[in-house]
Amino acid sequence: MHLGLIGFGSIGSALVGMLGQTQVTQVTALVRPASDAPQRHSAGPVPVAFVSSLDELIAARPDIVVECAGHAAVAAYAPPLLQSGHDVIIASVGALADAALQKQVERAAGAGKSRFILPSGAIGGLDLMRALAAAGDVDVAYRGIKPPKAWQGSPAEQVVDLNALSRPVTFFSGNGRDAALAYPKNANVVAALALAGAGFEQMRVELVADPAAQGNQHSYQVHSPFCKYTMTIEATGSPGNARTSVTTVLSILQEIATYQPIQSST
Ligand SMILES: NC(=O)C1=CN([C@@H]2O[C@H](COP(=O)(O)OP(=O)(O)OC[C@H]3O[C@@H](n4cnc5c(N)ncnc54)[C@H](OP(=O)(O)O)[C@@H]3O)[C@@H](O)[C@H]2O)C=CC1
Ligand SMILES: O=C([O-])CC(=O)C(=O)O
Repeated sequence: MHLGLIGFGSIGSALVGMLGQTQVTQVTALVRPASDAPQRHSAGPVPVAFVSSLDELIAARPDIVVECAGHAAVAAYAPPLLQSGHDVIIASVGALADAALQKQVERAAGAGKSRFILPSGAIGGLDLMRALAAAGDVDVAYRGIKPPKAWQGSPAEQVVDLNALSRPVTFFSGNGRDAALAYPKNANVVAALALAGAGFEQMRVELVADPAAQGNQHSYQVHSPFCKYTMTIEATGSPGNARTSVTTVLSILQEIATYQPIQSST
């Protein structure tokens, strides 16, 4: 299998290092023209070719493409890839909190007879969430706790002094859509929950910076007429990027390992 990759940061580079466990034999990675990714990359289980434009990525004829480059990359690349018939695994699920982009992605997949696949990423329990939401009336409250450095460069900096925290501080309380859009590098899990049935507007979200946090904690409570459950995930941050849990890479790896192309009906 030939894997296309968009982005070669903490997720992309870690993923490539683990592809020996999958059927992938070749990778073409789309990086920005000035990226140092080709220099950073050292030979791993599968060969990686670096390209710097979408046309080059498409010309390489990947069997499936994984986006792991951020919300802007989803907007730029997912619609044309889907429209031209490529299945795309979208790591930056929170990009779909932009309702117009969500529609555009859905339409492109329809027109291209392709699929966009949303990995569970750093969260879990989405199967039960989906089942309960389909039955109606779910209420979901999510809380994300990360160390201060994971929130650097985010709007949290306008609310708290991340370098001077001596106790946990909840710097955001709001709905899922606002969280996913304002914290594009931290709240993709919120979007995954919302799209699994919690609902962007309906779900309640709290984001916390905790100086004692060793890794990233995602916890949520679900109330439905049929079931109540609480899930707490305590994950290790990525070596090069504290805000991204290693579980995200493992989740995308599973999507790749179990990927089946759609069989043509002709
Ligand atoms: N679903 C989930 O649970 C999770 C989802 N994510 C999503 O995955 C994304 C990537 O995470 P992570 O790897 O940790 O982030 P990093 O910042 O480590 O890496 C992102 C990489 O993408 C590259 N990039 C950005 N824009 C483009 C573009 N237009 N074309 C090509 N490359 C581009 C960056 O390149 P450069 O160095 O040139 O800027 C960078 O190397 C996050 O932004 C987030 O949206 C992350 C964690 C969990
Ligand atoms: O990796 C994580 O812990 C979650 C994350 O950053 C996100 O949802 O964007």
